[in-house]
Amino acid sequence: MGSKPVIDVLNLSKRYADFQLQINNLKINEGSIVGLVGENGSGKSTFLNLLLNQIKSEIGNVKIFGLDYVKDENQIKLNLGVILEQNYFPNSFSVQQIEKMLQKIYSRWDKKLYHNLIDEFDLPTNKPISNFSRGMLVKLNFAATLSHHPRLLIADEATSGLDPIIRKEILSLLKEYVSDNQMTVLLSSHILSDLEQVADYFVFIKNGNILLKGGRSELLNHYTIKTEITSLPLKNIKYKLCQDNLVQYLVDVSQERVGYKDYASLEEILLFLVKGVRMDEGTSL
Ligand SMILES: Nc1ncnc2c1ncn2[C@@H]1O[C@H](COP(=O)(O)OP(=O)(O)OP(=O)(O)O)[C@@H](O)[C@H]1O
Repeated sequence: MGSKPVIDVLNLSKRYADFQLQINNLKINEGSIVGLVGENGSGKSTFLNLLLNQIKSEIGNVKIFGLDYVKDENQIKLNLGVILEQNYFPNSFSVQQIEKMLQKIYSRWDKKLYHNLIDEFDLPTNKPISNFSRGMLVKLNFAATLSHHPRLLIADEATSGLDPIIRKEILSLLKEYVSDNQMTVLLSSHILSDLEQVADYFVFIKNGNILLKGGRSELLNHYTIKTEITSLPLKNIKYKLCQDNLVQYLVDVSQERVGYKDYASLEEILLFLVKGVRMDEGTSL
């Protein structure tokens, strides 16, 4: 593990007419896969764009690899891999021409890895990528990005619109790559089951603020959902959700000595966070 966090955010604030992002403190250490979770409009892309220096904050401080964009933008960018929803290579280029372009930019370009990934993904090497399907383009983006060995990979909705088989293929490759290399990944996705499959750490955003963050075992083996809570200590009842004439509670069962059978999934936790009411915010049972 490196001594400095790969991402270090302090008092970051960005204001739009109807929206404010405020991230007070977030540190992400080397070698982890972090899932960024939040409903539409919660601020995920705004946050990622601030991390990528695509937009500027009013106040606050972002350090990537302990470096500052003002002084060390080039060094940060050479060690950063970015995968967004759209394709950013010229449409007329082939897999081979893309390699020629990227190997001039990145000193750590790994020809062998690129060709292995292209083979593994079964992509044609001579055809212009304008002929590629969405799934093929995403695979190409992953192959091209991993092959310059970024220390940090930021992916914003990179696998959205893909079928489950391709998503699984890409995510297992990513997990394997991260465990073999010292890379950190920040992944935003609406498909929470995907994040549940790969992420070691989760950050939940709501209305521009971090509502909850925590490691996999902390979150996924922590809560259960109950409808009957009269016998439970009040401090363990975290959220209340009223939906379809049903009242449910998200209950912290992490202190129970025996393992639980029905832990809440990431998707269920998110539903309580987004649509439910926090029990220490003054709601009554
Ligand atoms: N350039 C902009 N000008 C004004 N408002 C903006 C701008 N970009 C984003 N916003 C607003 O900021 C809020 C957060 O948007 P953002 O795209 O970060 O959310 P998100 O969590 O990535 O959403 P989604 O999951 O739908 O992609 C929204 O209310 C959006 O309208």
